[in-house]
Amino acid sequence: MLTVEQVEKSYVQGGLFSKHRQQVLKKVTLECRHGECLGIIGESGSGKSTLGRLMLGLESPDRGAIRLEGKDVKDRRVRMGRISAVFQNYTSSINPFLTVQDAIMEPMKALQKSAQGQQVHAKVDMLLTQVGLDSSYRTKYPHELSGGEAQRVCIARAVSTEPQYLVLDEAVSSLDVSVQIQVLQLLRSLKSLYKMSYVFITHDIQAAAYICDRFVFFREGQIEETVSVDQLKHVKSDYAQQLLSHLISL
Ligand SMILES: Nc1ncnc2c1ncn2[C@@H]1O[C@H](COP(=O)(O)OP(=O)(O)OP(=O)(O)O)[C@@H](O)[C@H]1O
Repeated sequence: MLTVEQVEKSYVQGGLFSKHRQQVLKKVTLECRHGECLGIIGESGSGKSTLGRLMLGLESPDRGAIRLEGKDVKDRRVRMGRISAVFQNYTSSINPFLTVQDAIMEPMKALQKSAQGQQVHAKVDMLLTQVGLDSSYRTKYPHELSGGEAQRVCIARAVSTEPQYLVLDEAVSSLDVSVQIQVLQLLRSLKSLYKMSYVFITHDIQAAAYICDRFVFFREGQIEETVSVDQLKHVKSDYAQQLLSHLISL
């Protein structure tokens, strides 16, 4: 289980010498259970991506802790290969000078689990097939890929180490609607194939409703309401109802 315990985070606002701090996360407590897709839903600026970065250990909380199976993700050894991420900006997520093969193998190299020659080809081919691309993509560069293809490469790279948890931060938001659905379907099938758990961060309630089992409605750095997918129509807070009204009117 991935647990967020009483997490607080603030940033300095107004320049280097300013004493003003903006409180972005306020005593956030939640858990992402084994095998579930937990949606973190909220409007822009509510602190969703900050929470995602803390879960990935990219930044540390001011107070509180984030633990994977009871161990703090601050420790690189706890998170390496176990928590992975897919971000919105698929083009900037891949080094433009790396081929698709090298980009996919990057996390494996970081884990010093790099394979050799034919093994690399076989592993990359398998991952490409899993994300719906053929082996001709191995030698392509990022600028030769469409947005949907680039995001599939990012997903292949993210699952290459067979992580337990995948943090998806607006992972389909920049894609065309038809491609969004394909990528969401792909994410669903990979989740069961690799028995992963997802933290699905988005402002897009429609995409979340497609893939998530549980929803955390996030507002101004706090949890407003948590609800399971079968109870989605019965949310109580005005905020969650407001976000959901868009979905129901579709
Ligand atoms: N590194 C940082 N330094 C200073 N302020 C930051 C930093 N990261 C985030 N913030 C501030 O924290 C607040 C929350 O930002 P965050 O990106 O987490 O929100 P969000 O809900 O993910 O929004 P969006 O959906 O627009 O990405 C914003 O006001 C933002 O300006």
